[in-house]
This record gives sequence, structure tokens and C-alpha cells, in this order.
Amino acid sequence: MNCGDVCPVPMRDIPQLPVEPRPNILLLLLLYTHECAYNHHLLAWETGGVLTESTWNDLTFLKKKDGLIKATFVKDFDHFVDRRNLNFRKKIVRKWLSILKGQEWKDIRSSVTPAFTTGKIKRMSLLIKDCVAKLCSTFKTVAQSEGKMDAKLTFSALTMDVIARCAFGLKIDTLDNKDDPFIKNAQFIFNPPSSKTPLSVLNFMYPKLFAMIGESLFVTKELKFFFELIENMMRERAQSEQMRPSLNLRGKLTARRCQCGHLRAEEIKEIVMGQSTLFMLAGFDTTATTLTNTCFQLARNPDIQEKLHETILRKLDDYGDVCHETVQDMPYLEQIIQEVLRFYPPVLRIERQCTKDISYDYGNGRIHIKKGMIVTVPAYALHHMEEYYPEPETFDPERYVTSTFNYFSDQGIPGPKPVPLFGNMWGIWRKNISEHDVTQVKKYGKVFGWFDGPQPNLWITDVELIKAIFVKDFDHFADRRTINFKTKVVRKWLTVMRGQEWKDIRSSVTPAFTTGKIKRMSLLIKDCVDKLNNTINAVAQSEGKMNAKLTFSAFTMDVIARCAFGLKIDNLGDKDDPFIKNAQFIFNPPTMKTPLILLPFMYPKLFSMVGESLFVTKQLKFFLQLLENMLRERAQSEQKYNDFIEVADEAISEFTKKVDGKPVPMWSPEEIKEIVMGQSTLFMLAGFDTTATTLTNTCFQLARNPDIQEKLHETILRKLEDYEDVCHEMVQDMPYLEQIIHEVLRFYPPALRIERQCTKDISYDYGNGRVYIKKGVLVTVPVYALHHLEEYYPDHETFDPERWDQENKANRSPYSFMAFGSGPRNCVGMRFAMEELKVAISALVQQFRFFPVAETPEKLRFDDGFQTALQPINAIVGIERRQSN
Ligand code: HEM
Repeated sequence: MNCGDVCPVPMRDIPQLPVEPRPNILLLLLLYTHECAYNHHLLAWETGGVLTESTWNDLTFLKKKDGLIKATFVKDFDHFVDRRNLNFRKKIVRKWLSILKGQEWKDIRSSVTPAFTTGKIKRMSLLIKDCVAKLCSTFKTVAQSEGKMDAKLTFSALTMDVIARCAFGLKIDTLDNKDDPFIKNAQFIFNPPSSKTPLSVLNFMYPKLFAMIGESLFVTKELKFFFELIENMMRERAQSEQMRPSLNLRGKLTARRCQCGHLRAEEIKEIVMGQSTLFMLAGFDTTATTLTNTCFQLARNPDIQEKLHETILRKLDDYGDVCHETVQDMPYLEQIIQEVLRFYPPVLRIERQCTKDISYDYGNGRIHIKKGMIVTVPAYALHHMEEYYPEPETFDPERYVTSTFNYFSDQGIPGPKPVPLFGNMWGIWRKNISEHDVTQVKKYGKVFGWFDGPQPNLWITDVELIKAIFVKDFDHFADRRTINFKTKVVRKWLTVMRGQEWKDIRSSVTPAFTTGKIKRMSLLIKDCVDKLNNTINAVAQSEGKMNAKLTFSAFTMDVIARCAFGLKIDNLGDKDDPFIKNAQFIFNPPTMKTPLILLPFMYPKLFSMVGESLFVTKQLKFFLQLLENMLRERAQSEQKYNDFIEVADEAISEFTKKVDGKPVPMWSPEEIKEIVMGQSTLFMLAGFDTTATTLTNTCFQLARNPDIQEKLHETILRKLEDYEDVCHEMVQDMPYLEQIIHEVLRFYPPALRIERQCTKDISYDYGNGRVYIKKGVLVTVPVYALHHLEEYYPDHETFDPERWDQENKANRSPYSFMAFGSGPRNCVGMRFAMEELKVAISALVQQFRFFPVAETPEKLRFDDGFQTALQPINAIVGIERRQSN
């Protein structure tokens, strides 16, 4: 903002909001509120019957391109150069930049502009610092005595000192003297008694009459104090040779005269005096008010104040002292000031007068603006419009974030440097995610900042922070990232749903996993395991080795289809089986290895507009179609299935909401069908690959660790003496089996990263500082890296089920294990998955021995690309039937 714009309307419009609201300001505010309430972008205004004002607060697109504000203030500026005609005749005042018109305004504006170049501002910064140093020592005394201050009075003194020093090289030290005539006179000018009388609107309503009789109302003895001051100073200067670091307008104007040759010395003097007094007054009250308002907001928002304080301390580490360079390098400070100016714009209305007729398309019609008409932007009302500033009554400096890339560095949080557009995602599709995440955590520590495109994402492997975010403060972190799927059924997946809808549906599917239901499903799992045993037996006798991932994929698909939908799929295990082929494609599509995969992560909105087909492929549609057919068949039959679909259907149908005080079903039958289909397909996919991968990895580890395999085998044999056959009760009674599965899930967590999105601002103490998490910021736990941290798992590359015996487990935070996530939004299928793993492993190890063959890798490797789930490669293990069987 430059001084020419700071004071465009007479002083009565400049508010001192927090200190003393004046009736006329209140009236204006009420009028503005009225405008907002009717949400009129544009309204005509009668002022004393003389002029018609068009008042607007419009930033919407005019001719699909420009808004009315932009059109009048910028694009068609040559039609709107002036402010209203005030025709001041008093010397000096009539030369104020704020009221000059046409060519004269242009000439003088361009002669004063060079007073505000970066070089000059830098020099003035030193003087400002000097005045602020004095203010600080005043503050120290006040803090020790009264402990509070009248902010407006204090800052008025400061801004008067600053403007006098910077503009005229004048040391006036008003800080030490509140009765100083500078302050008293300036305060009178900004808040004269006439502002509380009808006289104050004379100049607005009848400018000609005002010019004839009313000028003395405005050019008071208080204003003349400043004229005299400047006149004396200029006289003194004319007699001295001293150069001061001041605005030095005289030099500029003299230079102009040399070029165009029509300014007289007398006129130059008047112009210089005009601008000097104007700058003094314009720079005094507006800035003091803004400082006052800033202090008020900082006092009322301690989190913001503390964050600013920490930012300042960090910058001081780099720059040593507060100086021009320090403040230029503090975007958060600028955000705060912008938000204060939005909340309380010191100038309530900004106006232009039309100098050449013009018209604009507006809404369904056209608005004609005649020469002489005033156009007003009610800045306060504009700044408080919900449309432009959601929740306008909330003080939120984050509205002004221009680049999110300083989000973490401002808080002193480390992290890799982001690149434009991609943030930290560039090249990720070529990496191996598990290895990549381990390297990042090693390099940047347990809390660091990352950017998914422009989206800040806080990575955490600190167990206390994980506990706080995933459990304690769950109501701030109930959602995952926003991916607004539009495809039916997929948009109802539990994994992508948010807020209340997620809560309702989650609580309706949870009953599908009670102990009773799991026990019933255990029998079905056992049935599928028997089928698997036959398959493996045949392989053991022929090839003596198996591709574990392929074999177990067929098995887990069989299990989930049986348990969730009562569906028996024949020929499973056939390599070309469409179930397996389509499901495998979904978990490892070719896009994972291309930059396309970044789209939903980096630009979720763009993804929902253009990229959904990348995800909703024909392979996914195979499952959607399958479920749709099945539900149709069921609708026509009376049979009871007692499977997941039925449980979910019943629970979801029971949900009600109140309409006119009466409970009615929450969802329509069509919606219920979509929700049930959504969860069914999701369970099929979520339960298929994760469990198959875990079984694969278990076989690999058992093959590589024969001691552990033998110990497990003996445990199974012992238990079989008590239980006869593998069953739910038996696997619940085998802690060593559970230890092995936990160690496999630690070593190879199938879901590599878990995330939450913040829905309400929150902050935490961390290390020596505080980490602020704003609404919308993502939080990620890189699970693989967490599970391979030496601090939680010493000798972490050793496969050791003993880590999970009772004693060792008790010595470790439960939040260092996140294979199934944590808190209310953890894996809903965890108990089912554990049952399936336990029954399958017990039955297999009872009968078979796994061992390494030539193709078995020394260390299991996982596929490259931006995988969300681990994809083991070359998981070939030898198998033989045990003699005892
Ligand atoms: C070894 C097997 C499995 C592993 C390792 C696993 C892992 C996970 C993880 C890490 C999450 C995210 C949790 C979070 O954000 O805190 C998750 C969510 C989920 N899992 Fe599993 N899962 C497995 C098996 C299953 C099975 C068998 C099913 C279904 C029957 C299933 C259904 C789901 C669903 C629906 C969600 C989303 C929950 C929500 O957003 O409320 N998972 N799983």
C-alpha cells in the first residue's frame, strides 16, 4: 500500500475500532452488514440528492474475466483516476495527493513515488528500528509497573516519531511525552468533535457548499500546527546545506520543473508542504491503528503469537538482529499483518469518481456509469464477506499463505527441499518406497515436513505424537486425505469417506467383526485352508516349490468371497483366473511406475475432475459388476446368508435421522444398496492383498529361520493334543504363533504409510519448539520406516518373534507398531485378518515344511514404484510334506 492510497477519504472515515467506536462508524458498519445480509454485490446509493454512488463489493468475474473492482480500479483506470471533487481552496491542503485530480495528480504522484524505492525503504528501516528501540525500553518499564497499556496511545506516539524521523529527519520523542502537541493535534485531526455531528457529512453531500463555507471545519488550528511546523522546517533547510535521510521531495519536484519548465518555486514549496503534511497525517493514524489491532489479535490468539515469536527467534539466529532483511524473510509476519488489515481495514471505504462514461455487463444486465458518478468499495464489508473470506470473523493468518512451501521451515521443522509443482514427490514412482522412507527418516528424524505437491504433510515416527494424533486428539484427525471420488460405490468406500458419514458407516460395519461372527467365519476359513492344503500337497509332490504370493492370493480371495458373500469360487489358483488377475492388477497397476500415480496425491481436486478413470479401471469394474449381480440375485431370493452383506445391510438400514422430530431412515434404499456394495468391494480388495502378502512373507521367514519354524511346529502339535484340529479356540491359545505374525507384520507391514488429515487446528510441544498443524495439513506415519527404527526395535534387521513375548512387549510403546494403524480409524478387518492368518499358518505348518531353494532370495525384495502396499517379488520357497503326516 502506498501513502497516496492510505488516506483517500477525509479523516472522519478512519476508524479506531478497538478503542472507541464512534456512532457514525457504527452506523456505517450496520449499513454494511445490511448490504452483506442481502448479499448484494452492487447497490445504488443516494447521497444528499446530488450524486449517485455505486457501492460494490464484487470480485466475481465480469465478462468471465475481470471483476468490477478490478475493472474500475485497474483495467479502466483512465475512466476512474480521481476521487470525489472536494474543491479545497486552502493553500497546501489543495495540493494533497489524496484530493488532486487528473494530470496534476499524475505528475505529483510520479514525483513522490521514488521516495519509496527499496533502497530508500532500507535506509528508513534503520530509523524505524531506532524509534522501536525506544518503544521497547518504554515497554519494559510499563511491563514492570502497570503490566498493561493503552495500545492506541502508545502506538500513536511511535508512528508519529517514525514518520517525523523518516519523512523530515526530525527527532520529536513523543513517546516520552503523551501531551506532546504532535500527538494531541494529530489525534484531534483524526477524531474531531465535528465527526459526531451532521456537519461531518457536508463535504460528502454538498461538496460545492462545503468548498464555500465548510472548509474551516476541516482546516482547523490543529491542522495548521503541522503546516507551520513544516513551513519552519523548510525555511531552516533552505538556509542549511545538510542532507537528511528524508523524503526529499523538493529535489524531485525541482528536477521535474527542469524537464517541463512550468512549475514556479512558490508552487513547488506548496506541493512539498502538501505532501509532507499529508504523509505525516496519513502515516500516523492508519499505522498506529493497525499496530493496535495487531496487538489485540495477538493477545487474543496466543498460539499465533507464540508461533510468530518462534519464527522471529529462528530468523534472529540467521540475521543476528531485526533489520530490513529479517522482516523481508518472514512470510508468517506478513500473513499476520495482512489478516489484521483484512479484519480491520483502517480505511473503511475506497472511492473513485468516473471521469468518462463507461458501462459494464453485470449479472443479467448492464450497468452504465456516467461521468461524475462515484464508485465506492466498502472495504470493511468486502473484507468480511463469507464468499471471499470463509468464516470472516475468525482471525486466521493462514488465509494469506501464498506458497505452502514455507509451512514447515517457518516452524523450524526440517525436511527435504520441495520443488515447484511436485513438492517432494518428483521421481517417487521410480523409487522403492520402503527403502526411500527409511532413508528419509534416517536423514530428517522423527518429525519432519514433506510436500505432496503443494500439500504439507507432516511425517511422524515419534510414538507420543502418534498416540496424540491417532488416538487422543482423534476428533482433530478423523479423516484421511480428500479424494472426492465421483464414481458410484467407490465414493462410499469406508477408506475415503469423511466426518459424520464415515462415523455412521464405520459403526454399522463394525458388528460384522464381533467374536461370535469371527468364530463362525473361522469354520469357513478352515474349509478354504483344507482346499489350500490339497493344492500345496500336489505342488509339494510335483515341483517341490511354489510361488507363494500367487498361491496365497488365490487362497485369500477364496476366504474373503466365502466369508463376506457366501460365494464359492471354483478354479481359484488358476493363474488366469479373472478374480486373481483383476485383483492383482488393482494392487499393482502399471501406473504405479509412472508420474500419473502422483495426481491423486498431489492435486486431489484435479484428480476428481480428470483422473478418476486411472483408478476406476475395468479391473475394478469387474468386482463392482460381480457384487451388483450378486445383490440382484439375493433381492429375488428369500434365503438367509448370515454373511457380511446381510449384517451390513441390516445395520445400515437401521440408521435413522430426525425429520420434523420423527425418526426416518437415514438413507434411501438406493443409497443403502450403494453403501453395502461399497463396503463389500472394499473388503474384498482390502482383505485380499494384505493378507496374501503377509502369508507369503511368513513362509519366506519360516523358510529362512528353520529353528523358529520347528518351534512353531512343535507348539502346534502340542496344541493339537488339546484341540484335535485347527480351530478358532486353538489359534487363540497360541501366543508363539501370534508373536511370529506380529514379527512378520513388523518386518514387512503391508500398508507402507498411514495418514490422517487435520480437520481442526491443533499444536503440540515437540523437541525445543512447537509444531502447529493447521486444518487441511496431512500427517503420515511411514510404517515401514517406523518398524525399522533401531530405537524401538534393536537389531531390527533380525527376524525375532521373541520381541513380542510379554516382557519385551510391555517395555515398548504400543504406538511403535502400526501394521493395522491405530485409534478409532484403524483397520476394521484386523481381527478377521488375524484369524485367517492364524488358521492358515497353523494348518500349513502342521503338515508342511518350508525351506529355501535356489530361487529364494537371501532378503525378500519388494517391487519399485509408488506402491501403497508391499508387493514381494520372487517369493519362491521350497515345500515338502512332513513325515509325521
Ligand atoms: C494383514 C492384513 C491387513 C493389514 C495389514 C491391514 C492394514 C490396514 C491398515 C494399516 C489400515 C489403515 C488404518 C489406519 O489408517 O489407521 C487399514 C484400513 C482398513 N482395512 Fe485393513 N488390513 C488388513 C486386512 C484387512 C481385511 C481382511 C479387511 C476386511 C475384511 C480390511 C479392511 C480395512 C478397511 C475397510 C479399512 C479402512 C478403515 C476405515 O477407514 O475406517 N483390512 N487396514
